[in-house]
Amino acid sequence: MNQYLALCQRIVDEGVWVENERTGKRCLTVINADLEYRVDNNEFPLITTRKSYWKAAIAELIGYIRGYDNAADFRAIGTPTWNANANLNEAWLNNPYRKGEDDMGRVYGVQGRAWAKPEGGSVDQLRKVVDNLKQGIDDRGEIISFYNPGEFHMGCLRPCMHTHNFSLLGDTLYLTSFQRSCDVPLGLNFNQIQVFVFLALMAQITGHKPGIAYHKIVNAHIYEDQLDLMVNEQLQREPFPSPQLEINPDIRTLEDLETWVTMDDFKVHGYQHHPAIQYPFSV
Ligand SMILES: Nc1nc(=O)c2c([nH]1)NC[C@@H]1CN(c3ccc(C(=O)N[C@@H](CCC(=O)O)C(=O)O)cc3)CN21
Ligand SMILES: O=c1ccn([C@H]2C[C@H](O)[C@@H](COP(=O)(O)O)O2)c(=O)[nH]1
Repeated sequence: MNQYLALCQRIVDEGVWVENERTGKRCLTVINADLEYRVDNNEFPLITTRKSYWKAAIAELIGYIRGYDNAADFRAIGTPTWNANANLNEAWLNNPYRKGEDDMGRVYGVQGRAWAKPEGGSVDQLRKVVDNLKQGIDDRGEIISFYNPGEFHMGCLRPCMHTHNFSLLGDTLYLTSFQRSCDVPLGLNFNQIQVFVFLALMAQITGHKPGIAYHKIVNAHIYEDQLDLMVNEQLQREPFPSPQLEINPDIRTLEDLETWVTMDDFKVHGYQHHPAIQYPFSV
């Protein structure tokens, strides 16, 4: 929690105003942030200085794991977070590749589970990583990348957290995740949870101990209409200790994640938090 607050404070103190064309808003911006999550100690990185809707963040991750490309599927497992990008962005609404209401196009999980091969067919990046890790193999390329510039024109948004690189040291699994662009008040609250849970789940289904998750962010920003709430509300509050995450131990395989897992399979213990803050969202 302290590293999150330190990043917020750093943006406020040292950030530079950058005009963003896509949203038409200015962002207070810093470059480069390195965050670490102790999955081994089960220090769940939930924001405590406001209420965090952590189930929605996990639901988003499960949607990526399943390769969802539709905001309705995300809603069905418990998160409304893709509604706006699928249905309210003018450029995407006018895009000929959009297949109708709620379609997100070839984003995130589609690339992770079905990266199109030039000769036809597709690559299931996640399956390959799971299969290798299960056999104790780390070929130094246990990478899942959602970043496919050849298909950006076929999706509603370029992936922000774009690459997840797993590593094995003995029987301990590590994750290094890369993010090109980060909406610190809204997105990072979710992305921290997702990096933590991705490592915890992958360790559980491949039979390893979870180690540390490293989260590397390039452009970290606060939108102009979020700044007042950040400075005068959230940064005025004292954080509480980290809660713990409990994952249903019956989740044993990738197929389990693809089929029966719901948000009821995740529980958080000891979550003390300050009241909710509703930050504006930029489409
Ligand atoms: N501008 C922007 N920021 C983002 O963080 C973001 C995007 N766009 N587009 C794609 C996804 C969607 N994500 C989102 C979208 C909405 C919330 C959000 O509104 N969160 C609220 C509550 C959500 C709920 O009720 O479940 C929050 O207070 O955290 C968070 C992340 C993260 N990403
Ligand atoms: O997981 C996510 C997804 C998106 N974001 C934020 C970062 C930016 O504010 C926008 C995306 O805009 P771009 O113009 O494509 O950079 O969404 C996030 O923080 N986390």
